[in-house]
Amino acid sequence: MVHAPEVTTFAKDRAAKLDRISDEVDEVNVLKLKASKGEDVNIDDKFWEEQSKFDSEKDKTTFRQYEDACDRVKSFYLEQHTKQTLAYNLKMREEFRKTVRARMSIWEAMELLETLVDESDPDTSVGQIQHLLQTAESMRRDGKPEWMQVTGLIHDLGKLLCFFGADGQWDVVGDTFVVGCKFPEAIVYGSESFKANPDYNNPELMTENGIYEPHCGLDNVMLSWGHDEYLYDICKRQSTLPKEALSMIRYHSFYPWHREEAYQHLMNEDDKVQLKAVRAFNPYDLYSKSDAPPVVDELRPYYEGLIKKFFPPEIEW
Ligand SMILES: O[C@H]1[C@H](O)[C@@H](O)[C@H](O)[C@@H](O)[C@H]1O
Ligand SMILES: [Fe+2]
Ligand SMILES: [Fe+2]
Repeated sequence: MVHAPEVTTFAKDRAAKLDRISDEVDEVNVLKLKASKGEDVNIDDKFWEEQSKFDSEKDKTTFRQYEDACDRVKSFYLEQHTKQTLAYNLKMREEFRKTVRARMSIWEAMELLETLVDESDPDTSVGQIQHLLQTAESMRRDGKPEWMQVTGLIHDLGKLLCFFGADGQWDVVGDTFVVGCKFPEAIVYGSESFKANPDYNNPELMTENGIYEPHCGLDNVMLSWGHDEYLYDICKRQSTLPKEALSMIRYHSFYPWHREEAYQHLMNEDDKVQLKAVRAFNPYDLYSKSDAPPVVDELRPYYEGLIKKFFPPEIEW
């Protein structure tokens, strides 16, 4: 068992290292954004304000009802909140940078997710390939640009982790939160649900900022390990998606932030822009879950065409 102050010093060094890495990545992203902006990508303030058609179509109060959720969902979150520690997160990031687990195309990865049913999700019982197509199709219907449709199509591919030796689903799916500082009430089932987490019982970590500096920017904080952080890292390195798309991927499960407005004290100026992007993405992810399941084979040629524009034929997973 690692002694608490040691974890903190290690985490601070690690955070500084991540800081440098993300600076380099930011430069690359600016270039990518310029390169792909051309015809199709037009990101101005008005773009983020456009409402989705779901606003007039769906009763939103029927989604994400965690108090009424089944035992499967409740015990999922209890396990996740108990096991997602700072030490575990540092270990996973280190491990994942070192190895390539598989080589396959985006479409092959989507097909693998056919059989995966997400244990944390009270709103969907279809396979994940269906959920991905529902998300992308609802964006296409609303006339969203190609880069955003592709983002919708792939946003949950990080759930492939389930096939790479994950220990159940607690470190793959579900909403995310920041590790290394206080767990806010805004997290599903509240801070009480972290009672058995070793970090919760470490007063040094349970301050407002924990191991982070105020307003250090979300690029420099660690979100609980799972499908978002994993896929973000892959897309940052292996796609030409713009920064806003990468934020949609990294933060889409970060409901305590994008919906409940927690973690304001860690945000910097750029995070405010990214928040708009994530909020524009969210309705397509959430409210398309009650749409009719799409016919995979009919949609395949269209989406294979889009994938080609932003990804190489083979991805290192
Ligand atoms: O149960 C869901 C599901 O796992 C989603 O993929 C994730 O993005 C959501 O945040 C979560 O609540
Ligand atoms: Fe997700
Ligand atoms: Fe999703």
